[in-house]
Amino acid sequence: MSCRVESSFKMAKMAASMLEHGEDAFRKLFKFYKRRNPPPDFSEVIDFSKGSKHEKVFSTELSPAAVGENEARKAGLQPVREWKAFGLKGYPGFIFISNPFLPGSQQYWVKQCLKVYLQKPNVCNLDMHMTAAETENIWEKSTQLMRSKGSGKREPKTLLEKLRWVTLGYHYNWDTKMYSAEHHTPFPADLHSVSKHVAAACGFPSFTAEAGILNYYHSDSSLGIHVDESELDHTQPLLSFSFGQSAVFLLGGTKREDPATAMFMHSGDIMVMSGHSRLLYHAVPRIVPAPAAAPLPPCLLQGPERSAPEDSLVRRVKEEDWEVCTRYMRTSRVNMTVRQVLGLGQAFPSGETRIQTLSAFSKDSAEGGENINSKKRKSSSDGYGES
Ligand SMILES: O=C(O)CCC(=O)C(=O)O
Ligand SMILES: [Fe+2]
Repeated sequence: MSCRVESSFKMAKMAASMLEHGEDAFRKLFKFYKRRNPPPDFSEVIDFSKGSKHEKVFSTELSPAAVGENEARKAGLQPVREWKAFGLKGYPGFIFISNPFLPGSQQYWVKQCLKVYLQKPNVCNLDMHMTAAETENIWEKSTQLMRSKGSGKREPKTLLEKLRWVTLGYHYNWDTKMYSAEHHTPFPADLHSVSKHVAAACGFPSFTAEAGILNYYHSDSSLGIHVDESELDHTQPLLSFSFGQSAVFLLGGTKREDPATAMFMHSGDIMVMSGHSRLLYHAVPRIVPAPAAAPLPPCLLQGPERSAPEDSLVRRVKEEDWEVCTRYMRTSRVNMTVRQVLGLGQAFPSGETRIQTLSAFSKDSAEGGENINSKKRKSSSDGYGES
């Protein structure tokens, strides 16, 4: 029996045992990949960095003419004609772009996530139980402590290490699961620009980045099964950018219990959920840290080939800042999801409609019933369901 057949056999056995135990396919797969002891077999996880070898994966054409080469370069992206984009059979509207970043530009986005986007007026998990003065200058306070710290595990965690999420633009309310006109601050121009280019290349030229959720994962973090449906316009895609350690991402169906497909997200990868795939359940059961001997992927260590032109949005990261970023990223993954909230000319509904929308969402959360499913609620203070 070949390895491949053997693992299909294992999967079939796993599927049969799921039915026996009355647990749905997605939750079972989530637990399978989250398991620590013994660690799971990752051989069934699709790896887009290996191209379209997997039976479910096919190469897909994007629209190179939608983004000028110069515009792409300014946002730290290769020309669109160079991007390696894939689709997944059975998931129309799902597009996976395998690291389209120019050498050195991933470093810029990592630095923005760790040093810039967490600053006010943006909102982060630490704001939920700390004063405004305490959450000011998170980067400066953390780097000071990191420099004076030894390697002892007992030392207090820096604020940066306690950071779990940041919201941008229309700030997602984890309790009501809604956005509102009142809770809005300007969306970062650089992230707006890179998002606009990615969406345009994927056939969504009118996409406007209005809300962002940044998730900060450590080796034992996971993100529960959920669907992102709070945005009012679902005709626009959801974009997801990953940096640092790799993750196993599970893409399910329109119902929480539908079976899911597992795939790796590596540093620099971008995922676009549009059309039918915009409202599919998904989760991140596991971060897969690189071996200790080479903790950071080469594409993240790579500096820029030449210094950025004057008009570039993506600037070279100062050495002293990058030193802190590498320390953090050795065991972490940062993910940025970017969403359009309102359709063209659309406004937030009146109070009455809002209550109706809210009750539709509460039904969804009531079905969950387990910790890992309450991502949005748990995140209001502590982040994800970590083991
Ligand atoms: O970290 C990821 O890859 C997924 C993040 C996500 O699904 C979310 O923020 O809604
Ligand atoms: Fe999501």
